[in-house]
Amino acid sequence: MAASVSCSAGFVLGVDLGTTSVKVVLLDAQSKTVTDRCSFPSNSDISSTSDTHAKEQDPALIMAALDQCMDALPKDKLKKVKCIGVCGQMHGIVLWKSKSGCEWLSEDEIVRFIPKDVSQLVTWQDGRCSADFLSSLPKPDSHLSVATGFGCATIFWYMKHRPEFLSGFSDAGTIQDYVVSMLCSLDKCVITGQNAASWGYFNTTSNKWNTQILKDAGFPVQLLPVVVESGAVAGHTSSEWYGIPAHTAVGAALGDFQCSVYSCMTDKGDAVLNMSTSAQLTFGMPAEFTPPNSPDPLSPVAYFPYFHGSYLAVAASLNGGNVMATFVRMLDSWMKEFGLEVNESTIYSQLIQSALAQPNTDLTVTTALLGERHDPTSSASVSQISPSNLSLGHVTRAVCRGIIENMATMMPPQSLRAAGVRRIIGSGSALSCNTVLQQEVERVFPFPVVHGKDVDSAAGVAMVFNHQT
Ligand SMILES: Nc1ncnc2c1ncn2[C@@H]1O[C@H](COP(=O)(O)OP(=O)(O)O)[C@@H](O)[C@H]1O
Ligand SMILES: O=C(CO)[C@@H](O)[C@H](O)[C@H](O)[C@H](O)COP(=O)(O)O
Repeated sequence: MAASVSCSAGFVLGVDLGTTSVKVVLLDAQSKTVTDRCSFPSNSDISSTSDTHAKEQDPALIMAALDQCMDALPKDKLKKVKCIGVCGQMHGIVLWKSKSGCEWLSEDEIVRFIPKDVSQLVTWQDGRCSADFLSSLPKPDSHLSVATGFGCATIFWYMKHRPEFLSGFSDAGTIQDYVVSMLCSLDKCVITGQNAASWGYFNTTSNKWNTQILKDAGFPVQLLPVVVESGAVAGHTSSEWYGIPAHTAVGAALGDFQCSVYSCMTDKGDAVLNMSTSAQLTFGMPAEFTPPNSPDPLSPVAYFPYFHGSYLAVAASLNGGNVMATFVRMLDSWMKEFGLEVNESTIYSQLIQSALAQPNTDLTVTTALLGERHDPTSSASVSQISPSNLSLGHVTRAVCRGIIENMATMMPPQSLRAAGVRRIIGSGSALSCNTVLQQEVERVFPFPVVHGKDVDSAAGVAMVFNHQT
């Protein structure tokens, strides 16, 4: 893969703006190894009192987590950063005023920015667009269907329910596009096909928005970002930032899912299972593959653009690490009702320890807590309950098993084998921090499973922009 930038010496900064946490890495450009990494939870979820289906995050808190990460990286290495790559949660949308989307601050020798005239981020987990609403929208000219939480669907929702909201903004993008725009002080947001495809109403073959279809529906097309190639440079930093010199190249933002794959897929026979808040099981399509003309909304597998016109077949589940996180939060709130305070990481480690001591269970948990895009009405359930399978170990084992079995239902082992897959590579912190999930992957999928070091989206986006031209 040849990116349009060359970093011959120094470091590449990789940034991943995830749903749960922000992660940064420094990649030594010559040795191609990650020398430093840091992660902070963003704790940015906003609880809406008016709409329980809404899922929004506060960009100011996401930027605060990015600030914490940047502050923790070694200052001497930041001065030697030659390129910045940014990726993050796809599908979501944030809107801003192009000339005043942030304010630059300089304090204690640190130069950074904070969001100013910016909306909340409506995330990929947002459920405000009902099936009825989605079916009232124009038919896209794309092989990808439009689901709730997709940027264009969210704009359509605002057009119908709060049109005045949209008129307050001149630019829109994913949260990672916003960060690139601010770093480079872009007059107009740019977006790669990876993120544009995740908004809907985007044709990946022509690499163009469905502008006419959208215009005919009264959609404010002036909000759509300008499309650039995945791997292209978006611009250069307009100011020093945490010691990184002004005029440093910044890559146009990429999808976190594609970057997680880039961090570890080395062979045609590799499939990648990435697990963070959500989960994706994916393999590369042959170079000559072209997607179908129209979407199949009932298929659990979609074809997402990767690099240079190639595609990844992906089972993108809405239910990954967030299922474990919900289980942990449920236990936490129960314990609080008993007057007990236990911190979250202690709960995680106890759950994992208990489930490791319980290698099997007949308890069955299906884990589609948020439904799935191909089956939005699905939900979670517990069955085969007996008096002997209610220990913490049994329940945790069954939850982890349920998460992995859901992935196997969406992309069964036989379809992986038919596609030439010979091994599975695990990526993402929800998997790397949880040995029980790792065991379940090995049990459910009859392939060798490799859990690599430094394989995640932040490392992947740094690697993309470290390629020599
Ligand atoms: N202490 C922990 N031990 C094991 N797993 C954890 C722990 N803390 C969080 N997780 C898992 O990691 C997931 C979040 O992973 P993360 O990589 O931060 O997501 P994202 O990239 O979406 O921001 C959570 O949903 C949870 O399943
Ligand atoms: O839904 C898809 C692709 O369709 C996901 O793969 C995509 O990665 C989204 O970015 C995630 O849903 C959010 O990423 P994460 O925060 O869970 O890592």
